Amino acid sequence: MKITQDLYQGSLALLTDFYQLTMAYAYWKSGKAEEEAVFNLFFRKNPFQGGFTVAAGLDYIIDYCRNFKFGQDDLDYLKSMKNADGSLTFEPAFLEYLSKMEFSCDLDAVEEGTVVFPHMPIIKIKGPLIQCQLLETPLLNIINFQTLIATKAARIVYAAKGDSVLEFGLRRAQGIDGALAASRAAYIGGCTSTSNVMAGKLFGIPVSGTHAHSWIMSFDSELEAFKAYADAFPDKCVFLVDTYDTIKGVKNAIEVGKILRERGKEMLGVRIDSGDLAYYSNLAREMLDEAGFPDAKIVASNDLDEQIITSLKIQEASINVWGVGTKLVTAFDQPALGAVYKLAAIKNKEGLWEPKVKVSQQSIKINVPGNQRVVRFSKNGKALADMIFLKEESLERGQFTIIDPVDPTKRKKIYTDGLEKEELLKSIFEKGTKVYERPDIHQTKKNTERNLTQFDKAHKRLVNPHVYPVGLEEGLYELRTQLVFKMKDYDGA
Ligand SMILES: Nc1ncnc2c1ncn2[C@@H]1O[C@H](COP(=O)(O)OP(=O)(O)OP(=O)(O)O)[C@@H](O)[C@H]1O
Ligand SMILES: O=P(O)(O)OC[C@H]1O[C@H](OP(=O)(O)OP(=O)(O)O)[C@H](O)[C@@H]1O
Ligand SMILES: O=C(O)c1cccnc1
Repeated sequence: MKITQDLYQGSLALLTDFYQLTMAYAYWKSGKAEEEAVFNLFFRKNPFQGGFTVAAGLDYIIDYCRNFKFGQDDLDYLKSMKNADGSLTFEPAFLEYLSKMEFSCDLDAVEEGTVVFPHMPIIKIKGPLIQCQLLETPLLNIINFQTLIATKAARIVYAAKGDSVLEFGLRRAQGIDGALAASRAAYIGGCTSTSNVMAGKLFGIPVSGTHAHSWIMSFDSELEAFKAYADAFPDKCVFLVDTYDTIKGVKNAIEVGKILRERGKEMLGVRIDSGDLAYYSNLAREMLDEAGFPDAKIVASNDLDEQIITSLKIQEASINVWGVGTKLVTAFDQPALGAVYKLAAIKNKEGLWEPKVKVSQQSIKINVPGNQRVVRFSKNGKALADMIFLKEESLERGQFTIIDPVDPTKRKKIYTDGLEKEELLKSIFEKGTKVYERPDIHQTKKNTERNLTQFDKAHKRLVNPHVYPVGLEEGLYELRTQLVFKMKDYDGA
């Protein structure tokens, strides 16, 4: 999958914030560039006021890291940069150093489709400080968006209670890559197909579609238009019935459905794109059933999202398939996930790892220090709690206490006897070499389904979900507390 290079024709090394390059230069100047560091990528709140998040974007990150190389064009561009006094921003020896840089980090990540929660590292990268730093922005760019959209899709699919959800977002998505990445993430999150043909080609996602009002309007009558469509696509007839009058539209669809049947073909269904979707879908269902088309599906579209779908389900609308565009691919009610990327540890001159915290007035913003792992404890396939712990900690203990990273009064004891343990961070790169075998996108979609079934409905409900317990292992919690006190006393000297 080379979507990113195909789109941008070459190196993506400059797809980073300028300050990453200025820091890179300064690290190099001060002799720190090759010091080893660990950074974590994590978010602080589930999006959409929800109770869970579906990770997506790793496949892009694998491509990004594998192709992480400054090309001659990139170096020429950096060479052309000048300071206010006319001097070069980056001295030639630094650009020479960049020209030889190759991705050489260890990268661990949760697999795409994994259900994840605030504060846990979803990507952990260990390697030369300069590389880890340069990767901050692209890693966040990729994960923030795809994870957001996969989560939105999972919520919409959850609301649809087993009905198919077709992603229709391309026309209103945030630009070209926004659309492509959204179609990919929406499929991972549980959508059945996309209307975006290029996403179908690039990612192997099923493509589907009906027809637009313009098709009907280009004929003298709706009936004529349906007949002509049936001639062109006898096996794919989903008639859009609301161009003029929805009830007459359903009657016309039935008439053409009968003609198709005489030819040994079946009309697949109708689509309703306006008006009261509960009222019209129920009416259409009655008419189709009475006319002998009980299997014809009713597709609904028009500014749908998980809340409207939930409401239509409560109203017992007869909708079987949901076409969702704008509100899915733009993550309408929350336009960004807000994942961050923080230094967690650095190797000092004596070769010892030093855990690092950023102290903040807001306790939610204090990161978790050290080289971490994450384990999910489950019983009979049902997830009970996740624990963030230090790499050197053994998982073989019979009991752990986990402590909420923001509210230390929230604690949970875990007796591990009889529990399943799944380590969530998988090794993706070792010293720059890919060691992970990527699943195809259909396996990834199944991984999302498998992950979601592990969680109780209480965590998946769309409004006021029950918080799933994720905590720091006691020792890690203590380490963080001590470091915070130490840094607060620190006089900056
Ligand atoms: N029964 C319903 N319950 C809840 N929301 C509904 C119902 N029917 C439709 N909606 C939603 O209401 C919103 C607006 O629909 P409305 O009927 O006002 O305009 P419209 O039919 O789209 O008009 P237009 O012809 O301009 O497209 C859409 O988001 C639609 O999905
Ligand atoms: O509503 P969304 O979730 O974004 O789904 C995609 C919308 O795109 C099409 O509408 P079109 O572009 O023809 O606009 P209109 O139906 O609003 O006139 C389609 O008929 C859906 O209504
Ligand atoms: O195929 C459709 O029905 C479709 C595709 C994109 C947008 N709206 C509808």
